[in-house]
Amino acid sequence: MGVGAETATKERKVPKISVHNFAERKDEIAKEVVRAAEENGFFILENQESPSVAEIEEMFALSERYFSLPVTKKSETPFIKAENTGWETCSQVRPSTGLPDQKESLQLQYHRLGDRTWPQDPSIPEFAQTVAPFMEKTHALSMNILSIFALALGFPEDFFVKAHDVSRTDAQSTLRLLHYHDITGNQFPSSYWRAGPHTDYDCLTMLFQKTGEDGLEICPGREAHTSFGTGDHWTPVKARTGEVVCNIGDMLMAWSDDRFKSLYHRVRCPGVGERQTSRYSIAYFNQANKDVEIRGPLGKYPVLTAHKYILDAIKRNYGEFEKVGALTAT
Ligand SMILES: O=C(O)CCC(=O)C(=O)O
Ligand SMILES: [Fe+2]
Repeated sequence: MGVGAETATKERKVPKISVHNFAERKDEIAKEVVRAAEENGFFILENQESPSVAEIEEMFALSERYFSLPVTKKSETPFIKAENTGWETCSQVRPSTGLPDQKESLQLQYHRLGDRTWPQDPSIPEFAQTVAPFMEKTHALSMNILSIFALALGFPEDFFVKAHDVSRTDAQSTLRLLHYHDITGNQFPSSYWRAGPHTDYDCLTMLFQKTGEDGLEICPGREAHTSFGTGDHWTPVKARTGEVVCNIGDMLMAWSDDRFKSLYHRVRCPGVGERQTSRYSIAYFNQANKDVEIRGPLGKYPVLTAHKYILDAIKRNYGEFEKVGALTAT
């Protein structure tokens, strides 16, 4: 059975870690973060100084204005798969379901700031000047957490900072603005998801959600980055503005010789009678620069560049699901 068919949910704790006074409390925070990465795969940061709750709210307001632009405007920066940039709608087909996510999204990369992949609509003149500092702040917070992982794995503290240089032209880290469409009155078959079950391919994802706009669920129980989450218990992660939901991606799971867990997660399609209006979220995917070599301290997996790793992860996921027949969704 593919992961898309699983529906059971069970409350399981997602650790909440306060990062207030990060510099002074670093050792204490590091213990909690490492334990969460080993045991949970997902954890929530709270009380971060930056990005602040007000800055996150400002980003959501901007995102809402962006997605309310006419399709003709949004199409001016179309999704370019090879570059992972631009706007798409209902086009991301998940291997777990074979069906498109019920969402639209815009992918932005810092080193391309101001080029044709960034929207430049005169009705939102402040778009880039609001998004760029938000990316910088989220990147800085990500580097604090990745520095903890570097030390835990026996690497120099700035190891992952150097590996994620977003100013370089081969940078792969991406900010994704997400809008799950208003589906009021529509009942989708149970095989449809706002985001189908998947793992992230990156090192670390930082996700911002809005209070009241729930739907994210996670599936604990993945043992190796090459195996598939077929556990039957999904845990809802409540949406709260200001918190930062973190999850380990496949790249860091491989880089840590499977010590840190990359979990399956999904976003439910609410049914009639539930809150079916729009849902907004913002995700920042930390992906190492293309030429960086992923070499775990124990050497469990063959050495790959971050570029090849992403390409292989996509191929592996599709191949595995084709074998188990999960592409023929019910
Ligand atoms: O919108 C969410 O809550 C999750 C999005 C997600 O998992 C993704 O874009 O990879
Ligand atoms: Fe994801």
